Amino acid sequence: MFNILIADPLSEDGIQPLRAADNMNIVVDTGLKPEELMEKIGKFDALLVRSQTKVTREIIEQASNLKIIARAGVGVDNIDLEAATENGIIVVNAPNGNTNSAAEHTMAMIMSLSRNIPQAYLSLKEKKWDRKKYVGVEVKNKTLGIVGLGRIGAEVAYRAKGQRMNVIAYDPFLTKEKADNMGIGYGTLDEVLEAADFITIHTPLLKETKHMIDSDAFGKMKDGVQIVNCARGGIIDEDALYHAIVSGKVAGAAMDVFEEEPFTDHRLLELPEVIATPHLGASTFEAQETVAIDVSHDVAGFLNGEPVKNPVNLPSLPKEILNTIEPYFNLSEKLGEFLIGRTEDVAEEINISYAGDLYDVEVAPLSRNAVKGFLKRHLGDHVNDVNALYLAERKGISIHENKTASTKGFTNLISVEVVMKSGKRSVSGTLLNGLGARIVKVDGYNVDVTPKGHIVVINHKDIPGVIGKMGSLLARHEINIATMQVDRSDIGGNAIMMLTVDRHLDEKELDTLKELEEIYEVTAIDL
Ligand SMILES: NC(=O)c1ccc[n+]([C@@H]2O[C@H](COP(=O)([O-])OP(=O)(O)OC[C@H]3O[C@@H](n4cnc5c(N)ncnc54)[C@H](O)[C@@H]3O)[C@@H](O)[C@H]2O)c1
Ligand SMILES: O=C(O)[C@H](O)COP(=O)(O)O
Repeated sequence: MFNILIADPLSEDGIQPLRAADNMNIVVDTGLKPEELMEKIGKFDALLVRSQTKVTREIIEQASNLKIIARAGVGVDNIDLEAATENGIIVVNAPNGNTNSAAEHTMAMIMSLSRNIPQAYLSLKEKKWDRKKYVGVEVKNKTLGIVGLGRIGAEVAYRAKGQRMNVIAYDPFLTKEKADNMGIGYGTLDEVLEAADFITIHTPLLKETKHMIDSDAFGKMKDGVQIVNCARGGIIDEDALYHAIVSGKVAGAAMDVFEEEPFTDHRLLELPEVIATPHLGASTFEAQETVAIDVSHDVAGFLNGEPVKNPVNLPSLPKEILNTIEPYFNLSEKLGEFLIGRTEDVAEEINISYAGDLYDVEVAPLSRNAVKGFLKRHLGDHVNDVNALYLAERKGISIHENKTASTKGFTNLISVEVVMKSGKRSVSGTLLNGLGARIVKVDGYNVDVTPKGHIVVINHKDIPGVIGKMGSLLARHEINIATMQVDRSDIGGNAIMMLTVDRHLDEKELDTLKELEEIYEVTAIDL
């Protein structure tokens, strides 16, 4: 018998697949305080949650019997995935079940903003018949800027077109072809912010998207812009939003999600321009039933030895395969992470080649790991080595794998190449006997760098003095160079310099390096 804990309110109809299994003992105990959950979790084999319950490391470490955590919804930012993976607990979610509801809620927010519906309703409840104060704007022919064109962003785009809005979107994986097929425009983040009358955010909350909409971003928007966040609190900087509204830059904001939830006592809620709902995007009978069915199937199946449909973290691999390829796992992922740092355009193809010792080894898990490293900068914890290829395909990136026995000097070599419209980038790495992983080639140049820490790649002209100038500039910013590698195509031609430095370089510091006329390109990559 397996013990299942349902810790957040789930649809009763949706959990029927679990109730139908004859070896499940289901306990529904919602609203537990962290210390209560910590005390109880030890006897459970499965934990089902929505976004309220925070499944922290402390809780996971008390969960000695836990095999699976299921999130009945999309965002897994309330679950410590690293702790779950470290403790061998698989995490699953239900990524598709609430897409429609979240898109509909977003449209309701846009329409409520444009016609002041919540404000007018409150006024009428106070027995005021105020028709002048609540004159709105039509959305027809207005431009909707969508930041993040994944499942929900795309559904919002289709609905907004139905309202005859002009739609422009930014997503790192959005190509012109895809935008054309959807009948929408596409641009950089700045272009979208500058063009839009209404902006709606649909990205996950990641290191990269945290406070993506800050005071700088508000500065780029049209005066009188209206903004919606039905994605995750923290993507919009709430203090910056408050000032942008008070200054008159932003005419209205609709928020379903907040940096700290519950969000009941905040100065934003006192502004008449702000309308808000308490994280209701997925709160429909339909969505709740679907997500509960999805996770119930995965939990019942997994506990009975079947593969899961929507894994979020690492699954286990057969021991024989794992033993041979485990040493290469970190290297393959780091090569992917390095490459996305040098991918300045939309990726269309990723080619992964294996040579030498890797010729007759099962390398598919390494390819998935390399693709995971490449995608995770934009897709975050949602991507893992099981779903990496599927997600790449969904983003329109084709993956190719090939093997060769010869290696020209290395006993083993993994090369990852990205093909974009604007050209190609590549990186190769090897495991040096006893010395660990090394990056040994970047875009065909020979280098020797450990794939770890803060790496700066500089493409420059091969003329005397560049190395000295670069050293002085970095010294001026008090940045210590730990290692330096240089290689060139030919004397006086193109050259590459790879530095490892002691700390992260911010955008401003990078810009000062780019000012040197001998420098073509500088990228900073933190591995
Ligand atoms: N309010 C709610 O109740 C509710 C309901 C469902 C989902 N959500 C949230 O909505 C968000 C979107 O969910 P989804 O199912 O569409 O996810 P998704 O993974 O399908 O789409 C997210 C998209 O964001 C893009 N992205 C990543 N980084 C970006 C960046 N820096 N700039 C622009 N785009 C970027 C990704 O490429 C991807 O296409 C998530 O945060 C999810 O948790 C909220
Ligand atoms: O990420 C999600 O799926 C949504 O934010 C829904 O969260 P909820 O299940 O707590 O409503």
